[in-house]
Amino acid sequence: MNDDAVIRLDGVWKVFGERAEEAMEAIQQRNLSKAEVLGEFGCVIGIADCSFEVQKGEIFCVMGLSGSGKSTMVRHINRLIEPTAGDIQVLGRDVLALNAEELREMRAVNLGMVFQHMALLPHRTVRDNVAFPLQIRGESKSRRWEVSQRCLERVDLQGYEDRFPRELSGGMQQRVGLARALASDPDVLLMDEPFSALDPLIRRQLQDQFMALSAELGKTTVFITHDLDEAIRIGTRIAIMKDGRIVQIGTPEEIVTEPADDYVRDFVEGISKLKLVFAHSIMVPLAEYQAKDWEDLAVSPRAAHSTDLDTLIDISTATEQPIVITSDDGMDVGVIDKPTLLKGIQGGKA
Ligand SMILES: Nc1ncnc2c1ncn2[C@@H]1O[C@H](COP(=O)(O)OP(=O)(O)OP(=O)(O)O)[C@@H](O)[C@H]1O
Repeated sequence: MNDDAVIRLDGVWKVFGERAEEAMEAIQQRNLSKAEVLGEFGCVIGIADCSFEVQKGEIFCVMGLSGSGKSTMVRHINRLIEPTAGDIQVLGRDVLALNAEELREMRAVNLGMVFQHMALLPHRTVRDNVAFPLQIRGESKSRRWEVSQRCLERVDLQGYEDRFPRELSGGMQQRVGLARALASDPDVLLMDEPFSALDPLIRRQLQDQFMALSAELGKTTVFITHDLDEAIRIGTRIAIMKDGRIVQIGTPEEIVTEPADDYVRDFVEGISKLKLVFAHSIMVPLAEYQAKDWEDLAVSPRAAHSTDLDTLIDISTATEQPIVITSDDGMDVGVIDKPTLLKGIQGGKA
């Protein structure tokens, strides 16, 4: 396992139904499809052979259509669901080997959950809702107040401490939920469609706020969404699921520029690439560029990994010269001329 991996799933399967073990054996021997497993055993495949690692500090988005297995997969991480087969590690510990007490402790100390509808406690104030995990842990009142104050400030809800959940908008309630998840300072946040019920503007604000918070606190997050725009906006990497299987894992740029199959391609089709695709993925490598005189490449060089299509278009409209692309350490590594840029905008590799 990579040293920085906080979560690791290895060949995890979940088969729902009374004959799950039997069905699992048959799947392993005969490679049955989802429909065959349903027909033959009356069992539903929730997730199939899922493997991935999430590194420290990543926002790992899990994206797919309804019923593709997103929630089932994430609920394995805190063992709300027991796998039918496979291994699961969190912070280097074998989650499936934990006894009830150890599991309770891991959920309380290491893992925080945020859901679509946070089910705040209606008769408790915002402050007491946020402090609830600490109360369960037996922390003193002054400590609870101090922590809940800090967490409410982090989600911009200072001043609302003494309100009740019903007095807050949906977006504010979700922020209280996030503050509650942060109160126990978990290593990992598991977020299941936390912003999906909110209107687009509020949703965007919460995404921005969450990204800033995540960068500041360095939390490792698994974030479920059925919205590729959201996954691309906030994800360090994205896992795309279909029929219980992971069909592709990649950075937003990789998903958009190199969709693994037609399913992913369909999702990606409507996504604007201008802020997602960077110079390195469309440039012609220097060695292959049928260069005229290097002196002609007069435009000031641009960095391969931080110059997006949008910026390249701006530069290119102001000059006829090709653009020199440099590596992180300032070496010239490639060239983008107008035909290359047009190809990049259309989605073709140079
Ligand atoms: N407790 C259960 N018993 C039987 N089948 C289940 C159970 N939970 C989930 N499933 C099935 O497992 C598959 C994956 O469901 P899951 O809820 O994980 O999908 P999802 O991608 O999270 O969907 P949504 O976006 O609608 O929440 C579906 O076919 C679902 O019907």
